[in-house]
Amino acid sequence: MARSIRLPAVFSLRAFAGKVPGRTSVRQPTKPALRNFSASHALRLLSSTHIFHDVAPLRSYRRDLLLNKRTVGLVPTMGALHDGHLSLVRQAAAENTDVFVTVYVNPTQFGLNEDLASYPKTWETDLAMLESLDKELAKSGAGRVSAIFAPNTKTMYPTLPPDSSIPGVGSFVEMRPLGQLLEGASRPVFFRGVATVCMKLFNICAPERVYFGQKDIQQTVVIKRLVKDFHLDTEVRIGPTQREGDGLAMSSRNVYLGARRRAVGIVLNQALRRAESQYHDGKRKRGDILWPANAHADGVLMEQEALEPQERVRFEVDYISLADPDTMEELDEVDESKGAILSGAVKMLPVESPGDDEELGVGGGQIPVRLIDNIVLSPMR
Ligand SMILES: Nc1ncnc2c1ncn2[C@@H]1O[C@H](COP(=O)(O)OP(=O)(O)OP(=O)(O)O)[C@@H](O)[C@H]1O
Ligand SMILES: CC(C)(CO)[C@@H](O)C(=O)[O-]
Ligand code: BAL
Repeated sequence: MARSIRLPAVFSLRAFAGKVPGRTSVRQPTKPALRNFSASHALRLLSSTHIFHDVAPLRSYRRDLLLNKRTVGLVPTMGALHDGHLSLVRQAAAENTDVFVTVYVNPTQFGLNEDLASYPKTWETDLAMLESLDKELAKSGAGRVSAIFAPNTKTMYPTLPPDSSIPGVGSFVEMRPLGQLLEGASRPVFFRGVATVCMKLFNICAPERVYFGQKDIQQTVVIKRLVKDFHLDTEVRIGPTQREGDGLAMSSRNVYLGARRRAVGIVLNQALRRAESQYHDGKRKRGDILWPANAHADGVLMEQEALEPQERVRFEVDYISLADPDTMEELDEVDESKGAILSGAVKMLPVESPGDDEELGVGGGQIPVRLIDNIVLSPMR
């Protein structure tokens, strides 16, 4: 769609800071702001947010930001936004003049038997959430949600169609063995897909900083490795995991859980917290740290198995891990000067014998849900 775009009022009115942290050098942009900007393919949604579907207009827009000494913080997402995503946007807005949010469900990170087809898509709600957050940011004087990039798959994979098979025909970025451990052991193409799509997004958006959530901790390690090993000129920033009141990590996939599985899904966080307590109590050996976590998960599993099918929740523990923070390799003992990462994954199996009035979530309780969580054991000295 070709549209002519007025320069957003924000560029002539809003003060901006070129540096973080502290936003000490706040000044008004010189005029004419963004004089080279000719984003004929950008749809301007809000007072200051542009939606892009194509690479060239986004690049042109980004180049003008650079010429005007503005900074870009990139928040890659797969949409179905929740407060976890919004917290990353807020962090990016506190540290940059312009936040780019990408919304793209990347097919190459889903294995052939995974939930690509049913992955939640809530585009209209996502836009409304970003618009509302942008209004809040406007009042606070922070950076703004400047661009939303929502490409299609032909744009992201211009030569060959995306291939999720393990041999994988196409152009990929991979980290071995890092991408094959833990999440990568259960989802063999996952980190290849993530690293590849992030390389593309970083090249397109050329952000000063990129923002990822601690919830997907192995993904943050993969992204840091990507930036280091390919000499990408961007800084990786990690935002804390946002949680529901009972501690369940927010996740786009939680909408599938329904009430019964939601109540039991907290088992993983409870297990990890038991292991964390052991570390804080001075335990350093793998067995001493992990046994209460495994015992808790086993206990909940037995309790559930003892219930009737119309009440019980079936789940499988994929792993509970104590790993090195840089490599994600399993540790026999924690080096206090480095700390460690406690992480885990459970698969919530489809609900059995659903009741007529039961709240089953999206998909009627029949979609298996993979829940992940982690706790960083910080260095002690
Ligand atoms: N609870 C959370 N707290 C902080 N960041 C989060 C949280 N959930 C997701 N993120 C981050 O948001 C970014 C986009 O994630 P994504 O769109 O896959 O959402 P998600 O909730 O992780 O979805 P999924 O259910 O697929 O795991 C990632 O950097 C991810 O780590
Ligand atoms: C980083 C990401 C957007 C890549 O598709 C995805 O893995 C996610 O949302 O965490
Ligand atoms: N948040 C990670 C994206 C995925 O699970 O595919």
